[in-house]
Amino acid sequence: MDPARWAAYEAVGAVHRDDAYANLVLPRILAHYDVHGRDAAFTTELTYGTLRLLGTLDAVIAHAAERAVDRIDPPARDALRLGAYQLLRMRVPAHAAVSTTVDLVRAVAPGAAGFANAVLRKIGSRDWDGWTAALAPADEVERLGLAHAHPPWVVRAFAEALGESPVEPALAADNVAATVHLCARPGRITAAALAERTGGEVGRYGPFAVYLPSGAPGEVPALAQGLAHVQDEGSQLVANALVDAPLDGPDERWLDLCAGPGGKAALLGALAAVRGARVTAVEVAPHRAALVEKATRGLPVEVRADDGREIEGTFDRVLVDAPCTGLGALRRRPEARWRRQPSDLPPLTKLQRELLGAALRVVRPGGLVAYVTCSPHVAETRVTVTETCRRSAVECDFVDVRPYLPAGMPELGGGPTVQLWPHRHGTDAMFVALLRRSAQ
Ligand SMILES: C[S@@+](CC[C@H](N)C(=O)[O-])C[C@H]1O[C@@H](n2cnc3c(N)ncnc32)[C@H](O)[C@@H]1O
Repeated sequence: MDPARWAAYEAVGAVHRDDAYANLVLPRILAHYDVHGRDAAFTTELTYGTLRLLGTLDAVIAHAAERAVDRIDPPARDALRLGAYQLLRMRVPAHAAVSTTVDLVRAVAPGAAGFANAVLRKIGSRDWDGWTAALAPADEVERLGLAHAHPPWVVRAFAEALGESPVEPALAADNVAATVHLCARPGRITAAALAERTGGEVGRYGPFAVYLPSGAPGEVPALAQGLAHVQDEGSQLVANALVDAPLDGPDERWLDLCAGPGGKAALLGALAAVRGARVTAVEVAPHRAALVEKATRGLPVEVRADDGREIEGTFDRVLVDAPCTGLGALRRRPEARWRRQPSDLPPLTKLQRELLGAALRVVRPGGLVAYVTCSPHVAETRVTVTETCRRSAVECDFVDVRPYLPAGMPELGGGPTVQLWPHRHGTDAMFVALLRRSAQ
């Protein structure tokens, strides 16, 4: 068995068996099997692609096997998923996809090799479009979910957030591997200089953004030197919007209420250093607070491992980058769409409201709060913000975010809040609302 496919099998197995995160286990597995270069790229595409498209691959396998996938032994099932992905989505010749997968099944589930061979041959009789057309449910949301491998509740959530605009491009964009974005820390290095050093490309919109040509961010010396960090361009833009919006009066005490692992705290810290401000970064999970410490070393950032809901003090600018479903970053988290459930929403929206409520309590009169999620689900975005403001004893007004995003950014909607999208902006689907506490 070739190490590249074996590594993909191990990674997919770890995700399903141990609830692991693919982006955390895969680098370790690649190193263990000594897979590098083009082989590593093949393994990464095979692993991430299989995990992203899982629901649809399973529907195809179930049809070809004439049994539900949960009635197939897990080792054979994971091997079949990898084989189906190669047949339907990669430019692997069909005979190679079938024979390598049957070899894999022979190694991990010897009794199932003949069965796997028959199932794979059936799967290979149609391409992706042929299968999704043949299995298309009558319901439109379910049809789109099958064609673009998203659970129907996620399709519905995207459609609601997009309103009149079509949802299909948003779903399709989640199935394209995302470029790695770097943030050139202001005051430390310009985006142009970072692009030159890394062989990357200056970002389309963000003043600090650089796109890496192919992702091996661990090997970029500028990261180890504290000149830059890995961060989606959308995350950079929303943090920068909070800092760019004008403020009357003091502007020295900034708060990041949900700071772990520290991407936005690092950008805020770099901007604070340039502007003579200081950042308090709060994170409830101690191991994530430690990551914030590491990410902000050398910057004017004080890290507190505390519950943001109990924050005390007075701040001029506050960022609430709230815990959320992460439905806006599905292209970067291959397994996430199948793990998340609608039942995750109520506890998250409750926490989001409490955190935003706390931010409104500690921001000074006239000060600014940015509420941010990497989810476009309206229950986590517009509804959280309007309901929290409505119930808060603190008076505040929406500030239109659009002037504080780069000029010329298309499709920002009618304001005052902004929802970014991978298919429109090439960023994660970040939401941002800007609130100003009324002056007393
Ligand atoms: C979306 S992430 C923040 C990402 C971070 N701002 C960045 O850019 O790297 C939300 C964070 O909030 C933290 N969190 C959850 N509940 C919290 C609470 N009650 N107080 C403070 N932090 C909390 C989570 O542990 C998680 O690290």
